[in-house]
Amino acid sequence: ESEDFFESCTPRLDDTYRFYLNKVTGLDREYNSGALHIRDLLSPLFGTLKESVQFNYCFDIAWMVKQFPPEFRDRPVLIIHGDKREAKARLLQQAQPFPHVRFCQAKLDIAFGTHHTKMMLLWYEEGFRVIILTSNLIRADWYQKTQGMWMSPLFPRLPEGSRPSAGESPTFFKRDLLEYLASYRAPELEEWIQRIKEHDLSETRVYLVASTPGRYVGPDMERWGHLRLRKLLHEHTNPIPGEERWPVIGQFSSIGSMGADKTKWLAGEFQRTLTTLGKSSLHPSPPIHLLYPSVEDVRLSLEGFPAGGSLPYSIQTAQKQLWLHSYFHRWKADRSGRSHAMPHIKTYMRVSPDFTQLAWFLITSANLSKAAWGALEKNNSQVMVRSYELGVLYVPSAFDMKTFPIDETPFPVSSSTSGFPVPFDLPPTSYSPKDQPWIWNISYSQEPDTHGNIWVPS
Ligand SMILES: CNc1ccc(C(=O)O)c(C(=O)O)c1
Repeated sequence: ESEDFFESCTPRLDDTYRFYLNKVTGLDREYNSGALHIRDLLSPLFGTLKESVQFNYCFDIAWMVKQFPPEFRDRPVLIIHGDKREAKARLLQQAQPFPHVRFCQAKLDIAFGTHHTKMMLLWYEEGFRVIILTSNLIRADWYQKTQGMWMSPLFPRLPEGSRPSAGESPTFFKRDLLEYLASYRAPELEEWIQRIKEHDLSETRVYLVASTPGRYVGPDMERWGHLRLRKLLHEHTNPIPGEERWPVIGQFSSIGSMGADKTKWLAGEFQRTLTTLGKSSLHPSPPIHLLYPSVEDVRLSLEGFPAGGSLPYSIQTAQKQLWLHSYFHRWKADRSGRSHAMPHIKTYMRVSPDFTQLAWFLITSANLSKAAWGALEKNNSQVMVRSYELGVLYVPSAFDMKTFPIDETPFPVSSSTSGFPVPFDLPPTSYSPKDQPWIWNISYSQEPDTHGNIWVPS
């Protein structure tokens, strides 16, 4: 079947972790071997497409349609978005020439929330596939940025008459995906919930980490956002001797308002989540390294200053939290040939002091923001989440390992290694005293970027 065909003709994809980077235009070919372009994802090599759903934030519908192979270009596509009012009208107008493209507006009833989730549901003749990724459906997100994805195995149809709970994975991925889809309370997703129930997702080895807008109390507090991540780390990882020396790394492409000092959220509830390992009641304060591009990183990038259009950290937010910038490290990714491909990927992980092992790894749409991860309220009796987010968590126990070895040379991909392909260089490189975090709404006119231009936002 197509899974074998896929394996036989393109053995170069690692199918241990199923974690892939997007191809980047203009790199030495070895750095794109094992990387995927959107046209690869939609290729007949991965299945004979019947219908698909595209969950995302930013869409270029005409460009998206062209990414499907001609034989699948008229297959129904359902777009899940968060646009309202004029933005919604503009989005629907884009699809005017494409009657096979339908829309579903996700509810965003809490202010400042966004539909950030990026996911493809692909229904084939041969079965079903899920892709959870960090790229918008616009050309610029698939061109010269560092982006990532988790691609599921091909999920075969269950035999007729199977129990709905059949096809569950050891990580309860089927239940959790269905619960996430149900949280939209969207009639357009009902038939997709039913279709997924009819498929066997048992080969899935990652945990789903989702956010859906709302105010949650009691047991619901641990269903979404960072308290979901804390629960998964509590239940599915183990304490490590000397864990207080195991750094946490957070890497992202945007930053929300964190409050006037670190105790307000970052070093309080969020750090408590990121440093959870098993059921140990210790609450160490390991090093926290935050990776976010400096102005120089952006200026010298493949795109130049325009890369900063996708790094929307505002001066209004930054000036309220100068304390945060002491945690910052540069974007450096020589190991994947992507030091000059600015990150739109978001990853979080716990690494060994010598940076050779991982205790866990998360790829997600969630940036460093309370809106994405949730924030405790009402004396910690309630958590409020503003946005839709989606990611997958890798824990060693789901791969019969104690820790993940880190593959220091992930490219060119070699199917032999069992190392986890961390896309950027370790150890992280601290900002120099002169480095400043990229801020998108101030001017940079002292030195030109790689295209000879300066940046003067309107
Ligand atoms: C306010 N809207 C967004 C802010 C940040 C991002 C990001 O991912 O960095 C995105 C997106 O690209 O979905 C949207």
